[in-house]
Amino acid sequence: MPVPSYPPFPDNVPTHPLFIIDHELIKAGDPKEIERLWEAATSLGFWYLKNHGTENEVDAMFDLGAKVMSLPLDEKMKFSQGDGGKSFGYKSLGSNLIEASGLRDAYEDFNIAKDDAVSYPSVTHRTYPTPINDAMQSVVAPFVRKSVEVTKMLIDVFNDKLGLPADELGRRHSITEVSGNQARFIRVPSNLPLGKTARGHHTDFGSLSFLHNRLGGLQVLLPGTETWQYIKPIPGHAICNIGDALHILSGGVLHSNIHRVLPPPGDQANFERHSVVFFLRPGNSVLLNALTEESSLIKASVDRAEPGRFTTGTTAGEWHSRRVKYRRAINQKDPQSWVAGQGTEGKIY
Ligand SMILES: O=C(O)CCC(=O)C(=O)O
Ligand SMILES: [Fe+2]
Repeated sequence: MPVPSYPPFPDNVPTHPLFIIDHELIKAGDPKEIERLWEAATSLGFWYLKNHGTENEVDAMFDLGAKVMSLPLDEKMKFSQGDGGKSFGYKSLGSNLIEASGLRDAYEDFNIAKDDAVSYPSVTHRTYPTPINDAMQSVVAPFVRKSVEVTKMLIDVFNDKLGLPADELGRRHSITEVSGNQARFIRVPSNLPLGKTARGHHTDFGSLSFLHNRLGGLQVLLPGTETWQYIKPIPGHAICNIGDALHILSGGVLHSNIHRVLPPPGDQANFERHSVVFFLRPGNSVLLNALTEESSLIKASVDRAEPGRFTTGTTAGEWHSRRVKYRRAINQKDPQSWVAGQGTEGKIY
């Protein structure tokens, strides 16, 4: 399907500029480009990635996402994540909180485990609706495989820059270990009431997010301020960001930034907002503690931070499940339930 033609992102709305990193140059080991990537990852932790070679797979995923989201609600609910902290499957509109006060979100998403895409037709975690099954080998698995390749290459660059022994990060993201790696389709309804937040502020749970946007709405909180700014989508450019796992493993050297999703600005608000993401996460058994023994740079950063800040003592699997479970509105028993869903943005773990 051709990319729908949307109204342009309005030019009277402030946006936050990001580094544009050329994946081809990174692959070729270009020292200047590696320096720019490092600067992006250690400052805001967000950057555009161009020439990532996944453009066709991403377009096919947008088409599949539209098909999956247009299934009847009762069909999607047959594949629900449930409320126990599982992140593969369907999350319905309004089932999460966007803030402690009890306000609900305005987005739905459908998540496909990397492990299920790769093992199909064998089931590793769970089953999926027919349109996903039909496209698992032709659309989902190629997108997942390329996304893993792209994100793992960036992780190898961070491994070197952090002064870690070879493959310390890579082996914690082994493709063969069961993990929370997943592809996600997101839909935000059109014409939401003015001032409504679609997806509440959060940091991402995993290591690296590889996000594809066609409409505006994504905003970042500028560190140390109360200012939110839009990230303007650029055709063919992915948006990458560091998540909590890499933030913790690197002792805070890599930055996991708070972001949220608002309805698209200007005339774009008249359209449903679809996005596609791949989340690279550590293997479920990986301990989320800073790698201080393995890198003096990481140790120095941890030594400057408050004690315990980068020692969670929990595994990536536990971390992920806790955060998913306690964002669910139904699991809010007391004020502590909201706090239990927080990641590095909450500093409480
Ligand atoms: O849809 C977007 O632009 C961002 C989604 C997001 O932040 C997430 O799924 O973690
Ligand atoms: Fe996110």
